Amino acid sequence: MNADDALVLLRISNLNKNFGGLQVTNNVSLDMRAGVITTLVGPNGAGKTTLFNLITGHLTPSSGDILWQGESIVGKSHWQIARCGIARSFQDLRLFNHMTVEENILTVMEPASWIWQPGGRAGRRAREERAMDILARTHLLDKAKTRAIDLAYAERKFLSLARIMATDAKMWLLDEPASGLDRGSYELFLDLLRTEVRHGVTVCIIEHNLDIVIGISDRIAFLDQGRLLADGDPNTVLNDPHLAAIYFGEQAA
Ligand SMILES: Nc1ncnc2c1ncn2[C@@H]1O[C@H](COP(=O)(O)OP(=O)(O)OP(=O)(O)O)[C@@H](O)[C@H]1O
Repeated sequence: MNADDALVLLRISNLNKNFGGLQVTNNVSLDMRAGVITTLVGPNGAGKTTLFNLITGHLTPSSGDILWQGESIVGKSHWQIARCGIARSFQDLRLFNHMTVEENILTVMEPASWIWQPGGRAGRRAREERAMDILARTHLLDKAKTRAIDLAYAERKFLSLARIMATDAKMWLLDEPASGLDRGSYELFLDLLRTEVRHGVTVCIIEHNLDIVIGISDRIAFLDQGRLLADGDPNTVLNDPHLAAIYFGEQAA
């Protein structure tokens, strides 16, 4: 293993996924390196969500491999992959709407959050303190006792991030995490993401809004019709006229 390989957390290797006769992932190879924010960009139906589903074990590849820290995770269930340290957010957020913000966090720390589990009362107290720390970092401290359903839209987005933070995942897969945020919330979100990345989190984002893509990305992976057409620094990828034409639908791939 050379020095570059040592930085690769997740390696996608010659990955294919077919649904019947439809090939939605076509020989994709992509490395995600520690401490880097990679954005998946591409027109509708390019295969971005499918790639997330393949990484998280919600779908099984037709062929190819996905290595997490050098070990194949293909064939593992989605909860086994989550336990490896890969967490995911969804566009529809999937919060526990009728639980409080604090409960939404503590539930993610299951199974160890129950009083009769190892650690007992002291363990529970430590988890509550950690939950409060996460809520402070996600600007939700004063909402700890508010039910998720009663939060504003941006607060719900921050809660979905807080839940990922509570899992201690090393890799975050985020599906349009900044869409619909007002400018102030977007700046807070960006600060939060940059801080977490500085502390060692690796992030992959699906995003359509090019302003957000430019603001967030260290690296862009451009997909079209299941194929990875480019993987590189944002300026190079976004200034490629061929990719721009595909993205804006002016020509076929
Ligand atoms: N379960 C499935 N069965 C059959 N086809 C599927 C299935 N899931 C996805 N597809 C097809 O795979 C292709 C890629 O879909 P995917 O949702 O991954 O694209 P995407 O890039 O995330 O698109 P969008 O930006 O619109 O969300 C599409 O043609 C879609 O219709």
